Amino acid sequence: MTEMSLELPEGAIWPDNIYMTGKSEYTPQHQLRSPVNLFQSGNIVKICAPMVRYSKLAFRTLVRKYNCDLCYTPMIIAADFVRSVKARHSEFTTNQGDHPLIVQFAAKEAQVLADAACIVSPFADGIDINCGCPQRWAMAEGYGACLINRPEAVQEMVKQVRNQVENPMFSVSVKIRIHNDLQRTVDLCQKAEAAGVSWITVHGRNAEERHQPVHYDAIKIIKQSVSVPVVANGDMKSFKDVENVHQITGADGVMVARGLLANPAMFAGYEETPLKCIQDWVNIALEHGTPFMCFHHHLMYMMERITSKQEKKIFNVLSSTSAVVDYLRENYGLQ
Ligand SMILES: Cc1cc2nc3c(=O)[nH]c(=O)nc-3n(C[C@H](O)[C@H](O)[C@H](O)COP(=O)(O)O)c2cc1C
Repeated sequence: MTEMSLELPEGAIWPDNIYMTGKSEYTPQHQLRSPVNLFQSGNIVKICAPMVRYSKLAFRTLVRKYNCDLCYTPMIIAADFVRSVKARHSEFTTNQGDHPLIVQFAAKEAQVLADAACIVSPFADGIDINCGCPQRWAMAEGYGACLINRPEAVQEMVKQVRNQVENPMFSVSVKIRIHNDLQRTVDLCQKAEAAGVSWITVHGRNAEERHQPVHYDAIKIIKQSVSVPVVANGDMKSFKDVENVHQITGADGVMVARGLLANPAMFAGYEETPLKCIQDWVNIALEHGTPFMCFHHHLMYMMERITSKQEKKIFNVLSSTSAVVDYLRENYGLQ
C-alpha cells in the first residue's frame, strides 16, 4: 500500500478493503515522520494524551496548531477493531495532516494486537498498548493497568507487533502506571525494552491512586533505568509545569490530558485558552462535522477558566451547535 491511500478527503473514514489488506509497505515518507525521530531531536517532545471521547481527529487537529508534537487516538479495544467493520468505522478516523499519530489499543492477546496494528499501520505512525487504565471494567477484562503485573504478556505483545508490521519505523510504545514496589515497574520497563519497545510513557500514579500527587521521583528512577525514551505524564497544567517536570524527571517527553482539554494552546505557552484557539476549535469542529455533544464539551472545558459562574450557567445549558455559535458571536465576537 502506498501513500496514495492517505489522500482521502478531510475526515474520511478508510474503506474496509484498505483495512483488510493487512501488512503495509515501508516507504521513505514513513521515515520522515517517524515519531522515534522526534525523541532524537533533543527537544522535549510534547504529546497529547489518549483520551476516550476527546482525543479525536478534530481535537488533534486543534492541538497540532499549538505546538503539540505527537497525538494519540482515544483507546480502542483491539479485539473489537479486528472483528467488527462497524467498530473500525466508528473508532478510527484520520486524514493527511494527522501525523505523527499513535493509535492506542486495549489488548491482552499478542496476535489480536498485531492484527490491529497491521490494519492501522498504513495510516498511523505507531501503536501504543494501554497498560494504565485503572477502570474496573478494563481490569476485569484483563486490559489496562492489570498488564503491569504481566510483564511477559506485554513483552509478547511488543514482539508480535514488531515482527508483523513490516515498516521498521512504525513505533510500538506502552503507557503504564507504577507499582507500589517501584522495582517491579523498573523490571517491567526493562523487559519491554528488551522486547523492542520504542518508548515508555509513565503516568506516575499506581492503579489505586486518583488525585494523589504524581510520583515524579518514580518517573526519574525509571528514566535512569532504561535506554529507550521515557515520557512523563500526570498533572501538568501549564508550560511551566512541563518545564518543571522535565527538569525533575529528566524525561524525554511530556504527555498531557486534562491540561490540554482546559487549554489546547498550553504547549504554545499560553496561560489560558486564547480566543483565537476557541475560534480555531469552532472552525475545525464545524469543518469536521463534530457532533454537538463533543463540540460543546470541549468548549466547556476550554472556557472553564475564562468564564464567570453566571456565564457558565447560560453557556453550559445551550443545546445546539447554532445556539453555541450565536452565543460566541454575541459575547466574544467570534465568527
Ligand atoms: C477524559 C479522559 C479520557 C482518558 N482516556 C484515556 C485513554 O483512552 N487511554 C489512556 O491510556 N488514558 C486515558 N486517560 C488518562 C490520561 O491519558 C492521563 O494518563 C491522565 O489523565 C493523567 O494525565 P493528566 O494529569 O495530564 O490528565 C484519560 C483521561 C481523561 C481525563
